[in-house]
Amino acid sequence: MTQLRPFSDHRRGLFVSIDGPSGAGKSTIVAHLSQLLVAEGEHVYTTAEPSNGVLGKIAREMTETVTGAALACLYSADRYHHLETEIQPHLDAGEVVLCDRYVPSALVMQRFDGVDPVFLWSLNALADRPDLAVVLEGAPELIAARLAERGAHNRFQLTPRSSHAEAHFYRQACDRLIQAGYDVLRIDVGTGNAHQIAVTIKNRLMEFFAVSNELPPKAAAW
Ligand SMILES: Nc1ncnc2c1ncn2[C@@H]1O[C@H](COP(=O)(O)OP(=O)(O)O)[C@@H](O)[C@H]1O
Ligand SMILES: Cc1cn([C@H]2C[C@H](O)[C@@H](COP(=O)(O)OP(=O)(O)O)O2)c(=O)[nH]c1=O
Repeated sequence: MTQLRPFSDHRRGLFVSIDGPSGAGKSTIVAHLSQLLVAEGEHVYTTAEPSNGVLGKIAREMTETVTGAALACLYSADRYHHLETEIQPHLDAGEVVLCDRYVPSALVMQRFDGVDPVFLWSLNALADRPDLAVVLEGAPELIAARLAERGAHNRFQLTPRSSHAEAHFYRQACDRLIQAGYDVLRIDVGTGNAHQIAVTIKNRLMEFFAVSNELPPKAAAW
């Protein structure tokens, strides 16, 4: 997998983020992935951003009225607090943390308000890099149809051709994340159902567990 691994110490668990356009299937896939990992004997903690904490609630509530850089600050404030109070403690306990939306969403969604991507990156640059950042992709027409069927959750998702804009912003965000050392796994959601996509992600993660469970080389005899 990647050479850069902030949580490479096996005792610290594994941090996996899942992002992608609204309606791509993030929440559905996270639920399947969690079940698959639990069946493998892993301890899994699922969470999402905006978080359920006080700052996450404010960011969600304010999305209809606060815009631009101010809203970007609210989401990133929630992210840093979420890391400190929820994500890091679960990683320290050795669990697999699955986070539905993380930094990639910030690099995409706040661009609907025209926020400069360089500013967005600096706001989020201190957030822990996940061990694996999954980014779901797919034909915007397919994702728009799913979103329409499910229903929009906020003004971003009501923007005309929002799925097309998200696809474009995600491509740029992925380039930035890879440049910053993120291990990005891009998956086309048109290639299978939610279960099959979760299996693809699980297989990638099992490679990590296989490597990290290898015994260290024997210490040289003195
Ligand atoms: N791989 C898939 N194939 C077909 N439909 C899917 C798939 N993944 C999710 N869905 C459906 O698409 C809709 C949006 O899924 P959801 O998980 O809410 O997306 P997100 O969390 O990315 O906004 C739901 O109705 C869900 O049942
Ligand atoms: C994490 C994050 C989310 N958001 C937005 C994107 C979503 O529209 C909203 C979360 O809504 P939610 O209903 O949880 O997402 P989804 O539509 O994917 O099921 O928060 C941001 O604008 N910036 C961020 O940094």
